[in-house]
Amino acid sequence: MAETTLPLESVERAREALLDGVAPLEPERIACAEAAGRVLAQDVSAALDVPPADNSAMDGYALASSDSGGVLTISQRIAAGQAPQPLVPGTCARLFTGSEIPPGADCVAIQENVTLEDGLARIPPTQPGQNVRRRGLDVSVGSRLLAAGTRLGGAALGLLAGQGLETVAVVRRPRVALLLTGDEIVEPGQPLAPGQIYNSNGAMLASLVARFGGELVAQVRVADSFDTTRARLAEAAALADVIVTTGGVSVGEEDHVKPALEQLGQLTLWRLAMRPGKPLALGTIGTTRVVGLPGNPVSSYVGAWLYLRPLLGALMGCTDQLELPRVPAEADFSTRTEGRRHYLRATLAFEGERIVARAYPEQSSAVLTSCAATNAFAVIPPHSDISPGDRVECLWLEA
Ligand SMILES: Nc1nc2c(c(=O)[nH]1)N[C@H]1C(S)=C(S)[C@@H](COP(=O)(O)OP(=O)(O)OC[C@H]3O[C@@H](n4cnc5c(N)ncnc54)[C@H](O)[C@@H]3O)O[C@H]1N2
Ligand code: MOO
Repeated sequence: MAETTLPLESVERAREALLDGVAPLEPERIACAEAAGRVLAQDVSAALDVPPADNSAMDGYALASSDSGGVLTISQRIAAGQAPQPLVPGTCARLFTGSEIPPGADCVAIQENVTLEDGLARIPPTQPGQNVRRRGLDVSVGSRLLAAGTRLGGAALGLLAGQGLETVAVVRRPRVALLLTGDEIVEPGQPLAPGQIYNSNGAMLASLVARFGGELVAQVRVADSFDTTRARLAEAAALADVIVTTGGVSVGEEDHVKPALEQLGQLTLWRLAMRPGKPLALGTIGTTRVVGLPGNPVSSYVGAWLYLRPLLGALMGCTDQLELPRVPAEADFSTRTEGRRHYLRATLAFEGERIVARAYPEQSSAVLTSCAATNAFAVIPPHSDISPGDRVECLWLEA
């Protein structure tokens, strides 16, 4: 049987093979100021209560609730940042949002409800705990502040700073080498001769590697020759955790990635039941994982989201990055599929109660515009006949 008539592998089986045996890389300690987007290597436990003491949620007057409903002397003024004195019994304290509650007080009356009469404060009835933010309301000592595998966003970095931490243990970023095959490919800035096209996959994939948490350690163009392809793959395997190639994985005699990979390491899987991206190849060279993306820009883009994203996630122990969010939506299009699952480029429009998937009108795998203009893949199973109004499952790309 010719290679190309072998049955196609499922996307699920390919992902399983790709992630099999992948463990998180080693940790490194870095400055929190440099840690945006990085993945926590270990759980972080809280060593401090936040807030560290009861404080006021409002500008107003602190008092013992049992003294409310009367006229009280103002015995101290507590600005935020000042340590309070114990409250003189039967009096109140002027204070502000964030000021510590003085010992002896258990509530705050907001200033709009307090009238000042000859330097005294008339305070309305106020309940115990009213307008008080309790010590440890946000974070309590000993609790798990953040879990290993968390990708550090603004709020998480704020929590670390709230503990007074300046450094954090994160997983090393996976090193990614990008190999772009094709004699026709020219770098932007160079003149374009007949028969040539600019290298759009390089810029696109470099950006996705960074977005998915990887560190781009090489970006190399590879001529269409078996020996060159093998040599560049061997060099890349020596320095990278992951090699991403584009082009040269189909069946033409200028397609050298697959045979070179077979000679240097192992081809785990080739040819998937998906569109675009059928000729995608997965393999290993030693401990380096190889994702062989097809050259068509859309096939590369879809392949990067479906395979490179979870692979880099697994290498960082970031479980959120293993799956894309699935959103059921109403199709605004008709389509038919045959034997391959189709990943249609679509825009999810949130319209009141409805979520509508608008398919980009041109779905050729050479039309990168379809990716730039959309924010989702509508996943159409094989042998389907979809009409407008049908429910389709979409993978959302804005997570
Ligand atoms: N006889 C067959 N031909 C093809 C088959 C097949 O099954 N039988 N599969 C088709 C499918 S599906 C795809 S996808 C492509 C994939 O081919 P390759 O991965 O070998 O990619 P290339 O042939 O090298 O390039 C395809 C296309 O993409 C352009 N390209 C490549 N690299 C870049 C880049 N860095 N920037 C922009 N554009 C790039 C290249 O010029 C080609 O037009 O094979 C089909 N053929
Ligand atoms: O499977 Mo290819 O990626 O459709 O053009």
